[in-house]
Amino acid sequence: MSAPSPTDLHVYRVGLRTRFRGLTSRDGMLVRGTAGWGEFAPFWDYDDAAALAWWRSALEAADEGWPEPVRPSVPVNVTVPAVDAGTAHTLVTGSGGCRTAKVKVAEAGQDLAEEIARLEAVRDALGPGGAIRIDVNGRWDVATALARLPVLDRAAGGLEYVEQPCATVPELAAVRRASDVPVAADESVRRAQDPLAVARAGAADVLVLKVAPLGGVRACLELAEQAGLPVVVSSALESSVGLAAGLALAGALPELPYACGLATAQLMLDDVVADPPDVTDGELPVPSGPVAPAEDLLARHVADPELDRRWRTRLDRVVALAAQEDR
Ligand SMILES: O=C(O)CCC(=O)C1=CC=C[C@@H](O)[C@@H]1C(=O)O
Ligand SMILES: [Mg+2]
Repeated sequence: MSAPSPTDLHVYRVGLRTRFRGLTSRDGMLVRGTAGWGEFAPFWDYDDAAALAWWRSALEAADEGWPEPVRPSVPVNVTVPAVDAGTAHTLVTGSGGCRTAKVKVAEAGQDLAEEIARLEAVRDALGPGGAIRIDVNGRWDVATALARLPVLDRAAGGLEYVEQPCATVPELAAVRRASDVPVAADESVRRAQDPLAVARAGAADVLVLKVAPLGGVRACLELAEQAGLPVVVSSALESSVGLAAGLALAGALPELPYACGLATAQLMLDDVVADPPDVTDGELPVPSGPVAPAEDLLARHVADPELDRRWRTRLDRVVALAAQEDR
C-alpha cells in the first residue's frame, strides 16, 4: 500500500499527564492496511525525509505484521520526565512494579539540585535492587558530562547507564573513555545518517532503538544484529497502536538484557486502544500482532480540522517521497 484511502486514516490527539519533550499533547496518524493498523507519528521537528522511515514502519505494521516473538512479555522501565521529586516518587511507585526507571535530566531552566532530588526520590521509590538510567538528550558537553556523572551516579545510588550524554559520536566516545558510567546512544542512532556509525566508533555500550524512526521492526532487528551491541527498545511516545511495534521488536530480539522504554502509555491521559495492556510486575505482554484502535476512542480524540489537514498533507508529501525512492 503506498497511498491509503482517506477513510483508512485517522488523526488523533491525546493530552500528556506531564510535559515531555516540550509537549503537552501527542498527535499522530493511524493507518489501516491488510494486516492491521500502523501508526505514523513523526514529531513535528522531523522533516519529510526523516519522516519517511516512520511511514515505512507504519506500513510494515499495517500491511505485513511482525516476525514471531521469542518471549511472551518484556521488562519495561518507568519513564520519569523532568518533574519534581515528589511527582517522580509517585510515578515510580505507581508504575506497575517496574524495577528500572529512566529519569530525564538536563532540562533547560533546571539546576543540579533538582536533578539530585529527583534521582534520590526515584532510588527511594525503587529500593536498592532497582536500576536507574538517566537521559540527557545530548545537552551536555564532555566537560559537563564528566563533572555531572559522578554526582548523579552518587545521588542515584548507582547509574545503569547514561543515555546520549552529548550530541556527537566523538563526544560520546570521549565520555565513554573517561567515565565509569556506561553510555547508551539514542539520537546518535535514530537521527544519524548512518545508525551504525556510533557502534563502529566504539562510542556506546548500549544502543537505544526506536522502531518508527528506524523504519520498522525488521529494520531494527537487522540493525541490532549488525551493531553487535546490547539494545534497549524505546518508544517514540506513540499511542498503544505504535507502542505495539516496539513490543513486537522487544519480543523478537534474540537477546534482551535490559528493560525497555515502552511503558510510555503511562505518560498519556488516555489512549486510542480499548484496554491497553497494563504494566504488571514490571512487564508488558508482547502482542500477537498489530493492535487496532477503538472507534469510540478515535472519535473522542479526533484531531481538530486544522491538525487533521496538516497530517494529511504531510503524509501526501511523505508518500510522494516514498514513491520517488521506490522508483
Ligand atoms: O525511553 C523511555 O523510557 C521512553 C521514551 C523516551 O524517553 C523518549 C521518547 C520519545 C522522544 C524522546 O525525547 C525520548 C528519548 O529521548 O528517549
Ligand atoms: Mg533518549
